[in-house]
Amino acid sequence: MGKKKPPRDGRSAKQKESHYKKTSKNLETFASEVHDALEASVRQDGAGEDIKAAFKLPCPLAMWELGHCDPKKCTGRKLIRKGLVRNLRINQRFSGVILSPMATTYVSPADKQIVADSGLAVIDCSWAKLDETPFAKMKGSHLRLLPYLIAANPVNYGRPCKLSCVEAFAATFCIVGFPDLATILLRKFKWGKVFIELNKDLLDKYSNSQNVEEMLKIEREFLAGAHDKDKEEIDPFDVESGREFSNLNRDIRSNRKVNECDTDEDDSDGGDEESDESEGEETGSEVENEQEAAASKPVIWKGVKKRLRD
Ligand SMILES: C[S@@+](CC[C@H](N)C(=O)[O-])C[C@H]1O[C@@H](n2cnc3c(N)ncnc32)[C@H](O)[C@@H]1O
Repeated sequence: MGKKKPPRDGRSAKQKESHYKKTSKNLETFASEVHDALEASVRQDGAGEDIKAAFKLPCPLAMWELGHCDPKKCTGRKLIRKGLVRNLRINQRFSGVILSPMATTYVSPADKQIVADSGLAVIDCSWAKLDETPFAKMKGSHLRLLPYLIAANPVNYGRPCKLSCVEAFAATFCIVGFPDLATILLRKFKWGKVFIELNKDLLDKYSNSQNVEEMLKIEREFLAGAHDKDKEEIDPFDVESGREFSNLNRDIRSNRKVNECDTDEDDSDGGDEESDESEGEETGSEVENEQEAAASKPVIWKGVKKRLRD
């Protein structure tokens, strides 16, 4: 056996590896970048079309787009149009957290540093076409599943686990402790705040959990509680029951007709009922029916402006 040759550049494999390892971001600095991004996003929405300044999110958001869905209804495509998410090629690797229905590990607060350093990606496919989706070609080392949460998007409203791309991004940001990034994304959708309202308790508990085992416990307890509630007899005519038999996703002040895609069972998965042309409603451009606009204005976001001022 001959003598082991010294490495040509004098550095061992380990040294080379550590050289290529990205240094971790400081989470405090990252948190202040998140805050700045939220401020910039609110400013951007308030600005006129002509002076819309682009702003950068502090970590990359990406998406593999399979072309299964109607681009006008798809939430992921809308985020791409808004410049918040970039497209990945099939076979392209992503080094951050990848949200995948095929993953077996839950996303948890322990993923915070990976998200801050390398970002977050989703796979924009149809829930009806998971069998045709080449998951193996969407490569990365941090594949994650989301714990039990309820969808608020118009098509899958009320269904557990089948979240849209924007809901999946937002849920992850809440769980790892960057809720302002969730706000930046959800503000782009009229129903965005309903996702947080529906899942507030669970998101709070998941984000405070110490590990995946604790998350599973939270999930089990929640489901057991929901099961017990189901067993209670419900009398919809009992006006004193304190229950509200209304869909949270419908604004009770608005008597506008339910948009087709709200009830559609096609694959659109509820991007949003607006098209690009009507996206101005959230950005302050003219709307035909002021009453309708007032009724559908997201209220939570006013709170965001106040919080930023304070
Ligand atoms: C199946 S696509 C449907 C997208 C839809 N067309 C839309 O408008 O956003 C949603 C993607 O979000 C992520 N996602 C949603 N729910 C998830 C969950 N429970 N666990 C992991 N990832 C999830 C995955 O990347 C999934 O492929």
